[in-house]
Amino acid sequence: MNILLIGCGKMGGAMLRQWTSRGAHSFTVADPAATDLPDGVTHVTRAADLPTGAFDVALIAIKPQMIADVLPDYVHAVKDGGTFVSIAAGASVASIEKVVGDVAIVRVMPNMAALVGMGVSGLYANARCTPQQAQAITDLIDQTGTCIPVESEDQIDRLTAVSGSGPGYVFEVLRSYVAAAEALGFDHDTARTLVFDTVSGTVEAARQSDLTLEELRNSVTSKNGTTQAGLDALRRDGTLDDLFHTTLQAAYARAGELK
Ligand SMILES: NC(=O)C1=CN([C@@H]2O[C@H](COP(=O)(O)OP(=O)(O)OC[C@H]3O[C@@H](n4cnc5c(N)ncnc54)[C@H](O)[C@@H]3O)[C@@H](O)[C@H]2O)C=CC1
Ligand SMILES: O=C(O)[C@@H]1CCC=N1
Repeated sequence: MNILLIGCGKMGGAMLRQWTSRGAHSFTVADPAATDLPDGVTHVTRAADLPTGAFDVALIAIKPQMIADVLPDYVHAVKDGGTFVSIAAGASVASIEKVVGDVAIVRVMPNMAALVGMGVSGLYANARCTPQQAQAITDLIDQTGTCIPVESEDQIDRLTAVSGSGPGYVFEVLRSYVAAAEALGFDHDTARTLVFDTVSGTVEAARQSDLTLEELRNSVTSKNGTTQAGLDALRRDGTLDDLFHTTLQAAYARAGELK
């Protein structure tokens, strides 16, 4: 497919890197400021420099607040019967239809782990998408990690709060965990190794186990041992559950505001 990226910053760039490493499609980036694009990618800085009716797919990877102003400049470049794919948080199919018309639109919510081919994305295809169009975009997103189809836009907004914004929460938790390890006397590099390997090893153990997370947690917690002492401090009668609940609800609410 001939694919146009409208905007290629942190998220579009991460996805593009996975796609170009596989070499299955042709890519053009339209972005006034993109740098360090992979070899073989065509770059234009102005929509006016794009050919008319040339692209099978346009990936909308600009900020959601820019769509109404910027997207109209790019519509001419997409073939009749082409697919618009938006990764913009919150931006609804209706808001995109206002610009591009009643055509095939797919909302995808990726996350930054796509940078290393380990992203997880939600995908919602509107009723104008043929099964072939939806499958072609699913295959593309699969190349960046895991793709989870959902049945409604609301599910995309909920998934945004869990996994789209998730790397931000995880980076913050890791930062805090590493800082606490340093406070116990480890140098920064050692603290990073201890925390990163603990987290990635624990995730892999959980993935490979048939036990629930609660059972796994209990299996490493000796009565009156060190883990129990730490967990009592971490959980503080539900504070941690409240914190995650509030965090995800806040992100979901913000997705609704960006419609
Ligand atoms: N960063 C993340 O972790 C995630 C971001 N998203 C979504 O991806 C989209 C992009 O986010 P980021 O990559 O983080 O932002 P970014 O700021 O890194 O990239 C946006 C790009 O748009 C370009 N741009 C500005 N005006 C333009 C124009 N007129 N024509 C073409 N390009 C233009 C900018 O030069 C920039 O490279 C947003 O809608 C966001 O909601 C979705 C999931 C995760
Ligand atoms: O913070 C944001 O709005 C973007 C969308 C999901 C993750 N990052």
